[in-house]
Order: sequence, then structure tokens, then C-alpha cells
Amino acid sequence: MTPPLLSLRAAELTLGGRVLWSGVDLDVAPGEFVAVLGANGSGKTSLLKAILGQHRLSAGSATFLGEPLRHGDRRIGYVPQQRLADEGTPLRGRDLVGLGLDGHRWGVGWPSRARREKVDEVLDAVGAAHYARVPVASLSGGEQQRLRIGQALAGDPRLLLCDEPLLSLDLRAQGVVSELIDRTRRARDFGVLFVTHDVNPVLGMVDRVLYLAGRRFRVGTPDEVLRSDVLSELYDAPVDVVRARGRVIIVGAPDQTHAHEHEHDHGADLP
Ligand SMILES: Nc1ncnc2c1ncn2[C@@H]1O[C@H](COP(=O)(O)OP(=O)(O)OP(=O)(O)O)[C@@H](O)[C@H]1O
Repeated sequence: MTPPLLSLRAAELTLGGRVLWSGVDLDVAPGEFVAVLGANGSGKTSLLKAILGQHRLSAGSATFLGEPLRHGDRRIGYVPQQRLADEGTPLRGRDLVGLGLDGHRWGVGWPSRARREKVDEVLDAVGAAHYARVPVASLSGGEQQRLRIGQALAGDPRLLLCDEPLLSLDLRAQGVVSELIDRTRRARDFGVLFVTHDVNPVLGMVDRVLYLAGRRFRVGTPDEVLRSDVLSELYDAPVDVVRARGRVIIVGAPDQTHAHEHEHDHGADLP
């Protein structure tokens, strides 16, 4: 078996005096796509920050490629939660991707031609070459998101952490962005931890899910975890998981009481 990229053992995170999750055992293998699900405040973003070395585990251990996690490891790429670029920023797509090279072997100090070629290669890979010279602030959310993924890929990561990369994108852009991540993780064999509160756009790509709820968690394939009996036990309350037209709809999760009411508004509320 391929050794895991990331291993969490009995991992616990406490922030502001509150335990967010504990006892988490998780291995992420090269090329594996793991969706991290759970309601607002369940600690999904904090999990990514712990893996980035920005939060210290309060118990347990975490290793990356067999060594303890360290802050600023360039082999871990990060696509932070989407924020639209500030109006008026002069930054262009090429600049954004170039920032991903800094600290990398293609970064500052490399001949400008090699650097330029590497930026072009990444822009092509994410399908952003034709708008690479346009100021980022004038691009659509989906276009900006492709560039952010390009920026993370420029460092040739072994593990890619994505925090709600589909947030506020329309259905078409959600498809483009998720397929881009899926295609590149297969081509380059990197692992993906993908935080989302709607698993549906990536349901066909996900190998396993980590579902966080009220300090507790479940790990398994979508079929193993996204089930009424499993989530009812996890929440310690009756929860129905309904599969309809290829979508998973979760009804009755105590911390998601409003989710299904808004499904038709933006289609992104449900795990
Ligand atoms: N640095 C911090 N210090 C104290 N508490 C924090 C810190 N960072 C996050 N928290 C708290 O930890 C909890 C989990 O936050 P986190 O952002 O990880 O949740 P999440 O599952 O990603 O939620 P969302 O879906 O809303 O993004 C929240 O209650 C948050 O207020």
C-alpha cells in the first residue's frame, strides 16, 4: 500500500477553550480526494489551518510524509476561502500565479525565462491563459478561483487544501473548478482535502468524506457516511439522508435546520 501523505492520529483541536473535534484518525493517500463536511463552526477551516501548522493540536499527532507537520511547508498547497479581489488592485493573473512560485525552485532568483515558462504552464493547466493579463479584480468569481488554484498548483504541492472553493460560484463554474481539481490531482497524484458544505457538486469525485459534527466525526466513503443511520448516530438525533436525482439531501441535522429551506435559493447549503 502507498504510504499516506497525511496522517492524523487521535487528533484534537481546542480553540478559545472549546474542543472543536477530538480523536480524529485520518490518512490521506496520494491522489485521494477527501471532502470535509460539517455545519458552520464545526471546525473544517480550523482543520486545514492545523494541517498548515497555524493551529497547534491540543492532543494527538499529525504527520506529513512521515514527519511532524511544520508551518510553511511548501509541499502543502492552500486555496483559502474565496474572497473577491479588492477593486483597484493592479494584480494580474500572471502575478497571482507567480506569487505561488516564490520560495519554490522556480521562484525568485530563477532565470526570468524559466519562471515565465512555468507561469505559462500553470495558466494553461487551469485554463486561465487568455485572461492572465487582465487585472484580477475585474474577473468573475470562477475565473479568479481558477487563478487561485493555479497559484496553489505552481508550488507543485503533494497535498492540496481547498476551503470552500465553490462558494458563490454558479453551477457551471462549480463544475469547471471542481473538475479542474479532480483532473489535476489524478494527473499529478496529489491528495486533496476539500472543505465544502455542499458535497453534491463533487459527489462523483470524492473518494472519502470526513464529516465533523459537534466534536465528533465519521470517515468513510460517501455511501458509508452519508446515511440516515450513520448521521443520526453522529448527531444523536434523527437525521434523514435522502438521495434524489443523484443528489444527497440531509434533512433534520440539528445544526442545519435551515439548510433544506434554502436549497433552491443557492443550492449550496447541504452537505
Ligand atoms: N483563532 C481562533 N481562536 C478562537 N476560536 C476560533 C479561532 N478560529 C476559529 N475559532 C472558532 O472555532 C470554530 C470553528 O471555526 P471554523 O472556521 O473552523 O469552522 P468551519 O467549520 O470552517 O465553519 P464555516 O462553515 O462557517 O466556515 C468557530 O466557532 C470559530 O469561531
